[in-house]
Amino acid sequence: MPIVYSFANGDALSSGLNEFVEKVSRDAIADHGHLSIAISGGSLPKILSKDLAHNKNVDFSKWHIFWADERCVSHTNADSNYLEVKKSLLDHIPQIRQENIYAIHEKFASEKDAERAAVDYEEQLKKFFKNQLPSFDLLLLGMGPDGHCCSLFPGHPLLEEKKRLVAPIFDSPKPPPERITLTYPVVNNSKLVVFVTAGDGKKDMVQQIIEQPEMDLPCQRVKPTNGQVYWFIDHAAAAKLRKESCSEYKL
Ligand SMILES: O=C1O[C@H](COP(=O)(O)O)[C@@H](O)[C@H](O)[C@H]1O
Repeated sequence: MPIVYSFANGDALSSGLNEFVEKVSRDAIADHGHLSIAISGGSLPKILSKDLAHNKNVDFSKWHIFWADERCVSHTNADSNYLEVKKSLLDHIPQIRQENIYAIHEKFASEKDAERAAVDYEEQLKKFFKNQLPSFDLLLLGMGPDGHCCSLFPGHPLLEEKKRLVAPIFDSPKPPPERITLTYPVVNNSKLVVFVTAGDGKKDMVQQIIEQPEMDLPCQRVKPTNGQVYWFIDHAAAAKLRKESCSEYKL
């Protein structure tokens, strides 16, 4: 069962998330010397970075940063998930090592070659995880208004992908159409998955995902084999949830 934390507003949400990420990072570094983290695009990077970008208690030099999904555009294009994370987080944290930032291959992305971009990204994952099934310490996901996460959209055949670690998508219903995405075998091998979403526009979908599990929406398929799912949301996004669906926030 996911654990849902609802915060009074966007500032409180960013602050709670910052505290949580700091703890996960400390625990992972104490356990195996680094934090492997994959981050979504969309609204998440701004919520995440508000406090985290200035957090002096995190040893960012030990972070290895991947993307949960990426759009096939150049790194300077406003649609780039890499660019969003760079602007909001990476540019403010010099301790993050350049070689620990695992972005989509820019040439394949610029050429909209989603197939080659996906193959290349899978290679990056295999290299880092030493040919084992990737197991991120922390996977931070957004939730689209249609219930998608990563670039895994409702009803899309990619929801059934079992072999590839990273898959191309050529017909994303949300532009741009060419993208790459982590697949469920990787998503569900994560140690911790945290969904982060905010705002009134998300409240109906949040209610369906948390309280109507039979809907089989992409976010509902996130069930890590050996990990926990958390939802960090604001009161606006939680407005349609029953009180019992939310837990009191504690570290
Ligand atoms: O296209 C995408 O959308 C989702 C959700 O974005 P949001 O702006 O509604 O939070 C995002 O998680 C994903 O990474 C992105 O490629």
